[in-house]
Amino acid sequence: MSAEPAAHRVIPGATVARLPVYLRALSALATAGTDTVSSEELAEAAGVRSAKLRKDLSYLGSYGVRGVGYDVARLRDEIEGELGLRHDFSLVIVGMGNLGHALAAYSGFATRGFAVRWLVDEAPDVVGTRIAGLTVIDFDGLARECNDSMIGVIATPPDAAQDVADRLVALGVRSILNFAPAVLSIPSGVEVRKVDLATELQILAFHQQHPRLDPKALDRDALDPKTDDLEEGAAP
Ligand SMILES: NC(=O)c1ccc[n+]([C@@H]2O[C@H](COP(=O)([O-])OP(=O)(O)OC[C@H]3O[C@@H](n4cnc5c(N)ncnc54)[C@H](O)[C@@H]3O)[C@@H](O)[C@H]2O)c1
Repeated sequence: MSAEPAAHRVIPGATVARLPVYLRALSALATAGTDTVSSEELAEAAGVRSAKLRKDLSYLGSYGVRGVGYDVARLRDEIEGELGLRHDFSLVIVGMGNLGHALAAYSGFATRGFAVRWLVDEAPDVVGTRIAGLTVIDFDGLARECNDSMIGVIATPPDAAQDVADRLVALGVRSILNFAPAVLSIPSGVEVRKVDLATELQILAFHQQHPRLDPKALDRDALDPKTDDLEEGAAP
């Protein structure tokens, strides 16, 4: 049993970042008909060390059963609960260019609990068009629709990103996923995550130039930010 309910414990950011990875591995195991999994097997599937996996899951109060492992369905349920995935989240994508089109058509959001509900653009020739089954609206239209479970996705050129972020925040959006290569200034209480595929490619390029490094370190490092070791009190 856990010493303290999960709701009362602070879960390190690096652990939170790995929970979706565990969730994906557990979903694959469930689809394959696997009922229980050892920490070693789950760690292997998720690309992390088993000690780290056990530590991460201990923050949720999940310790598994010695000699049996973790109940796949139960652990998946616990992680979904911790990530807040039992609620429905609605995505609004702003900027319906090349990237906006691709994101709007991506079915993988819906299967993980995020429904693309609104598509927004400012260009008069784009507003009113149909993309992936939705009609593109402008910010005035969005203001009539928004609700507090909305997550904003910015797919505009970088010089428009701050203005778009400000407008989303003014509408009550508290979570933003930013694809534009721009640093956003946002008020406290608003969470921004940025996605930058070019940075990921640069990291790959670095490792390609340094073939001495263990290739598996690529995955591990991506999931193991340096801060993680500090959070866990490991020696530098
Ligand atoms: N993070 C990544 O890995 C990644 C990958 C590809 C593209 N991007 C970035 O995504 C962004 C979009 O790229 P793209 O190729 O789709 O561009 P694009 O030019 O094809 O589309 C941009 C769209 O944004 C709209 N727009 C501009 N200003 C707006 C505003 N203030 N409000 C609402 N809509 C507005 C435009 O009308 C246009 O439809 C760029 O910033 C690009 O650098 C990031």
